[in-house]
Amino acid sequence: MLEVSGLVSGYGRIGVLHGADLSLAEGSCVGILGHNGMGKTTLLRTVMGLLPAKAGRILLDGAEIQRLPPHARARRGLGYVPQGRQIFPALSVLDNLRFAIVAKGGDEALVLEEVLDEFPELRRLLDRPGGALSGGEQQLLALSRALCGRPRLLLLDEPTEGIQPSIVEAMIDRIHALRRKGLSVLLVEQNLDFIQALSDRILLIHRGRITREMPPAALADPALVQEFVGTHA
Ligand SMILES: Nc1ncnc2c1ncn2[C@@H]1O[C@H](COP(=O)(O)OP(=O)(O)OP(=O)(O)O)[C@@H](O)[C@H]1O
Repeated sequence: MLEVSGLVSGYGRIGVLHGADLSLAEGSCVGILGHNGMGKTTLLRTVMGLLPAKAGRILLDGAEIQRLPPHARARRGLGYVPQGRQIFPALSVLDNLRFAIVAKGGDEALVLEEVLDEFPELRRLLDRPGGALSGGEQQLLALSRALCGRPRLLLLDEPTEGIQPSIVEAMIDRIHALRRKGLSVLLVEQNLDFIQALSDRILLIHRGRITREMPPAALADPALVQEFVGTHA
């Protein structure tokens, strides 16, 4: 479904990705692990088109998308939940969702009902300002906002950041439920339990390149985790 090869990108003259390669099969979840600053967020932003690719190719369903703007990539099936969620804190939950639907050009009432059926707990929060929600609720809003574009492949950047451990399990269940409906996921995450629970394959990123693949079960080996990720399991 997604084929990334030789991807180079960065910020101005600062190079971050130096030829990243990865592939993701339809219906699967690929997790990306790596130390801080190795280029995980940059990789997702470049796949989404928020940062230009200076070299390399991004194929979605066999077609090159690396020159398309983000909205055109969204139309072809990419959705993005950024790190830090980036919801509009002063807008109500309803208006956050409406904004996303209008931006994607969908039938507002229909898409809203679909999304609220998927995340019924947002119904009682519709009038609340986004900024007044808990971290977990904000993450649900960010996820539901991305779903307003009816993506087939979701790019998820550190969804557990700033979320209570008790909510992390619930978040795993939600994403599993979305996957059962056919959603593919490219996941950047520092929470090892989370990435292990969701990923079919785990790729390690080091200095802007994918350097290794490991099966999720390898995260049970503390020595491996310490060596390649720099955190304790
Ligand atoms: N807007 C920016 N301008 C300049 N440099 C940036 C910018 N954003 C990130 N960088 C730099 O690019 C490098 C890669 O950042 P990136 O956010 O992709 O890393 P990451 O692997 O996602 O790490 P983290 O988990 O800390 O977010 C880092 O050295 C970072 O300082």
